Amino acid sequence: MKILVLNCGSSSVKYQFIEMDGEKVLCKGIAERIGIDGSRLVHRIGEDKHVIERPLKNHEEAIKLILDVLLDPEIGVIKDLSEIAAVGHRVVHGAEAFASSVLIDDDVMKALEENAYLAPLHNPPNILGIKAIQKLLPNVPSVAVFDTAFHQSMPKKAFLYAIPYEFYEKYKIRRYGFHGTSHRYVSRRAAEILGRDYYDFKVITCHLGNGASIAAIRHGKSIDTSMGFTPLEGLVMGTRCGDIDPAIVVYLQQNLGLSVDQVYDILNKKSGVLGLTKNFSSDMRDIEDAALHGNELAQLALDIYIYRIAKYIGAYTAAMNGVDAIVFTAGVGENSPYIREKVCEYLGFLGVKIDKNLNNVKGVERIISTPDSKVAVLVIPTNEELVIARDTKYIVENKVKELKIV
Ligand SMILES: Nc1ncnc2c1ncn2[C@@H]1O[C@H](COP(=O)(O)OP(=O)(O)O)[C@@H](O)[C@H]1O
Ligand SMILES: CC(=O)OP(=O)(O)O
Ligand SMILES: [Mg+2]
Repeated sequence: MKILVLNCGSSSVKYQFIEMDGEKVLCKGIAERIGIDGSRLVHRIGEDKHVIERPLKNHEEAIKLILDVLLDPEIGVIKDLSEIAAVGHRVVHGAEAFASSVLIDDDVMKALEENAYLAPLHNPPNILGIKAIQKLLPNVPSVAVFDTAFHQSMPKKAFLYAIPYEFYEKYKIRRYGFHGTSHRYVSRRAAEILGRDYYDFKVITCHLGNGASIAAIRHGKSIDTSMGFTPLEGLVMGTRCGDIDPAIVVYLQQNLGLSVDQVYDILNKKSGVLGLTKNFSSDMRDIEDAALHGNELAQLALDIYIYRIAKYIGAYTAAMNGVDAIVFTAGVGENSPYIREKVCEYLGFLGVKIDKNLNNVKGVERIISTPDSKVAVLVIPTNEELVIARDTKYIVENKVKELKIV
């Protein structure tokens, strides 16, 4: 069974086409700069890379091009669209409506549209992607896999904000958490690698990508996570501020005369390490490199980024009354020995010890703690697309409407 996985962002569509027999990625790529100048598709088959420059007005055009490329006699991997058995969609915000992965039908679409206001940056493009597939592949089942679903197990004490209770009841204002597909995948993998029972295991997973979040997972369930109502709360990120005093939002509007949209834009797109370095870069490779060459602001941004991660790990160890393992994943977590080492330096009080040689690794699965470390520390490359494809396969093959996340 071959499954197409789509991750639609505001201006890009990432895709992977997976043969589930053996879980082999047949090709993958990204259509980017949708709706603006310079749109293009970067398509990869194994080590081969093909770039197609073409105007892409909207998500439908991007997805049409992806399907055309899959069919292409030279760089494609299928002869007929009927070879696509199902499409799995990453949907960022499932709100309280979805604690499972689901087969998309009219009721699901209605719920997605109703909840779109909760994630204005993420859900509208996700919905556009689903609609484009329904139009271009009308007979192919689509499945939605939600970033928020895994965190629906959080208890009220972790997900409620201390604001008037009616805001939760009337407007669903609460913490939801994101990157759940990634936290789910790497936490389970950690238990497998360590030979532990996942349902008797306390693990803290650090998903450090462009967006970044940490989760506390006890006995297979997410009990807390650093992102909240939207993917803005928590850690310092590439361009997002993470935790701040909400009074700052009011101050910026009242005293600097900034509009609501301007403030939202600053906190989402001009903050994080980008803002801390006076717009030098949001990319951790640039920041690390600059810090190494004596750029003091870059070093400060790194220090703040690392300190925030260490504080969350301390808090989540308390939340779970202990921790068996800490996992680093996503772009930064998988590829930055420096950040892993510096985070772990804060954790000596927990008996965390990493081996510098083992830590000197990028993008491969590995235990990086010493044999006598009281807590195992692991690098585990995430694979959200594979989880989406597996959930999609299960739902389609078993002809069920949903797959409960356990
Ligand atoms: N070798 C590296 N060292 C440090 N950071 C890296 C390295 N490679 C990638 N990154 C970071 O990973 C980030 C992207 O992570 P990724 O998980 O791909 O994010 P997203 O899925 O949100 O696009 C980049 O912004 C970059 O900062
Ligand atoms: C939810 C979220 O922050 O996603 P990303 O890391 O892909 O931006
Ligand atoms: Mg990501």
